Amino acid sequence: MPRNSENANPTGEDLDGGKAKGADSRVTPMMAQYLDIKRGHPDCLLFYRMGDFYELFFEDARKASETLGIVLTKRGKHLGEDIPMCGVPIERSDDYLHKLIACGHRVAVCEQTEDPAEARKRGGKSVVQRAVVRLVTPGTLTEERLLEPGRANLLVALVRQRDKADAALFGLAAVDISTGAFDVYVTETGALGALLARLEPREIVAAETLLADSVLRARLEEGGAAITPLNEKAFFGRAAEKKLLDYYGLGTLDGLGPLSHLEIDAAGLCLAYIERTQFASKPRLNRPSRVETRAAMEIDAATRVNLELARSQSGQRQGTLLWALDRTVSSAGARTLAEWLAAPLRDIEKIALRQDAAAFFLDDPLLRADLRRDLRAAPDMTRALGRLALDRGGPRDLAALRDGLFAARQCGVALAQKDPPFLLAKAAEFLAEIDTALPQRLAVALGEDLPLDRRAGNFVAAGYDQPLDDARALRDESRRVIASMQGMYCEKAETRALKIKHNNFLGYFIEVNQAQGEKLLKPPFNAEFIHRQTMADAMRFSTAELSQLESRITNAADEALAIEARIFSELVAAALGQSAELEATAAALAALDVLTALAETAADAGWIRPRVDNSLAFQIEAGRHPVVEAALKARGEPFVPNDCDLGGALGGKNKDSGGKLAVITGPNMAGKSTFLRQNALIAILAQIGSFVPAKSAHIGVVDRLFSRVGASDDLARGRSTFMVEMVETAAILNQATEKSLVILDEIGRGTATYDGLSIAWAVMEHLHETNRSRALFATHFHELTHLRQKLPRLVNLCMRVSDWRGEVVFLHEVAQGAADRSYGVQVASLAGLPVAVVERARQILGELELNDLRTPVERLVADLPLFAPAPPPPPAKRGDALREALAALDPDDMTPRQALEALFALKRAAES
Ligand SMILES: Nc1ncnc2c1ncn2[C@@H]1O[C@H](COP(=O)(O)OP(=O)(O)OP(=O)(O)O)[C@@H](O)[C@H]1O
Repeated sequence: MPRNSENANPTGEDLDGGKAKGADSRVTPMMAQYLDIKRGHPDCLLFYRMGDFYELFFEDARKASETLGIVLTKRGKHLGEDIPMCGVPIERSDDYLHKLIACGHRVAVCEQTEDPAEARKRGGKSVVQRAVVRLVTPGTLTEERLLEPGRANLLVALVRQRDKADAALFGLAAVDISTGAFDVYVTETGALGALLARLEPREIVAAETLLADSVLRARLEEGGAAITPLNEKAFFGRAAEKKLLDYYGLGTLDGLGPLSHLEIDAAGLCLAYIERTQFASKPRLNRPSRVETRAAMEIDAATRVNLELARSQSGQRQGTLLWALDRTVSSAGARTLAEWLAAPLRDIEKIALRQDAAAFFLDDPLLRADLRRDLRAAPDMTRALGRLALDRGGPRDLAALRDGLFAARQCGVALAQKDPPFLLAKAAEFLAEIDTALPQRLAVALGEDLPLDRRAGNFVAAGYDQPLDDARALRDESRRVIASMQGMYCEKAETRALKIKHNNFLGYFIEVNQAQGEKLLKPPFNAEFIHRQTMADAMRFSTAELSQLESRITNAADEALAIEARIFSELVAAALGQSAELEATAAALAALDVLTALAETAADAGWIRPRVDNSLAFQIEAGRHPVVEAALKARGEPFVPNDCDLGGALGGKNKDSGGKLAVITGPNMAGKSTFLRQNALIAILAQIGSFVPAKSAHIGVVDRLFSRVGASDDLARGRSTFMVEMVETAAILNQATEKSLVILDEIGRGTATYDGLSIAWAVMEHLHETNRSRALFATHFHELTHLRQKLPRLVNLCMRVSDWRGEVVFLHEVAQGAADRSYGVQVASLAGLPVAVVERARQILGELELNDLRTPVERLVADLPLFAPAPPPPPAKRGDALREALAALDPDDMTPRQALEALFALKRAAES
């Protein structure tokens, strides 16, 4: 617990303006300093350093005490009012920072920049100099305790091409200052959401003017990142170029490879923000590298949530695909796996290289186990290096480099002895040739039981540096040193009755009896022994050597600390001198961790290597859902594997080309959603280079993956169930291509039956005729299965169930054909609906079936002109009433209900 008010004045400064003297309206020099500094950082909580505490005052104190649950006290007066105050101890400040940042605050850390003793020399009322040395924001964290080990901590800077407001292009720079990763992207408006969903930034900075676009801002806020507006004038164009040149000490940008203006602007903005938050500290950043967004399978935010790739619907890691897949043994490996999973590849050669590597490890369990043991011992080198570069590192970070480098070399040697495939051969060659000079130097220099903070000292090994050993000997063994000196002086004074003693007045001194003292006053002794005091029965002397020893002992601890600080700096400089190699080593180790982990998962869970090519195949034999399977296994229940074939022929506008559209019917709880999702997950796994849960799989590369579930409310954004469903469905129909994979789960159920059915129907036609994507469509509208007669690439699948004495039994098997009935009433009875209600429902169902409500639908299928299902809209005529009504709407200004009403009004107008 932070202590409360009585601590408040460790620096001896005048905090409370002489309250006893009734000088309430006086602003003390310290308060004036505080207010001055605070004025520069109005959007941050100010951590104001006072001795061993960071103090917060006024509104900051209120907010912090509320968020942190610490005591709010008051201290002194400002303009006649009590000053609210709370404080956090330095040694626990990371924990408090973590909580504040997690709750959306930004913190300005204000340190004492001079020794309080210096300030006191200027007079009693002097204020210790202070300055803000760092802003702590979600996107600029580096401390181990503030970071999630298995997740990148990205800061994203966003710029928009200024001349095109409609079809704008965005430049985006993503930096992780804890690892030095620095990537730049260019993306269109339509793909921005998917890119942000992939990167999951912790913080997004953008120009104030850009953030004034409320639609864009809302989209940026969707991912939960902190949004930081910047006054942009200084950062674009030539200013951005200059930022980059200065940061990397370059004369020309050619050294960074071809970067577009948008990329340069985004990178420049990012650097400007880093400077603004890090002040004098300069993080070690890789040079910005361009990432082709089209190189990755595009997966938008809704699909990621729906498929629970890295985060479950409730925000947890457990129960996600990443959770089921992740067998990595290092934090860097876990981060890399998360990055791979967030961006499955589209390049079949790159996919094959990863598959080759995983297959190689699958075939050699012994090598795999050896490497995994070494990898487990390899600490997080990248983040350690990041902290050292920012001067925030400690001895344990140096040890991380030492252990990481040794482990890396060991892995390289072990791997090089085998005959690994290309990707691994390159890594093995690099790792086996790591220069061990640095880790050896670190091994000799660093002791055991290293402190986190270098200021604690005692981390340099004994024997590494003679002056340090001497200083420590003096500090720790002063008694032994004095005892040996005493022996020496006994010999010199030719007496055994000589003692070295200590008091506060004289410090260390030599004491002899009167007779011996008389002797020492005379030559030759008096050349060395200097008389200090004569007592009743003793005389006291000092020597030049003893005085020196005296000050050396007093200073020994300081000296030892100073020497250790120098050695630390030397070691850090040596490490930073090799930062590029260290970074490459860490990246190679992380990739090795992921590839061995993929093999481990494949071995554990019985996964197979999929065939991935550029066709439009999608043939899964006996596929499984990795997460549901794991959950069932834990309960001792089997998972029923299922086949899926959505393959088709590529061919643009060719009438028969395109993937299959499978319509899946079957009762609730029969396993439709599981089947849909497992096929999407298998495609993702295949494209990250992983093996997949199936007996065999052949997949043509998927360019975009869409997954939607009907009827999921998004109350936070004030949109109704149906609205969300339609907005998301619209995105799919506008974006899905022949190479996409579309998963739709019960689209259309959020509205009245016939509206829903009609929409689902039209969506299917559009998917089949226009998008031609491989698609899975689960529905309770059995009527849709009749479309099979008209849509040649549509296949009907159903979930098999059996009826046992009137009770439904789920077999979880996917069969060809349409479900004969929906079993809704039986499922309701399983769920415990009162018997009377179930019986009544059975009765009503019987009557409805007698009236055969399906007949009109079947007639409709036969009548509708289905081969022109999605005719291009006719060009609007001038004065078109519908168009005018549409133009008059302002969606930004409508509640969901008004939007719905408007939609229905439009529909009525269109029909009349
Ligand atoms: N292939 C399978 N093998 C074994 N159990 C399965 C399988 N598929 C699903 N299940 C079990 O059935 C449960 C329900 O599955 P799922 O949610 O996929 O059904 P659904 O048909 O989509 O239901 P609803 O229409 O109500 O959403 C799962 O939680 C799982 O326990």
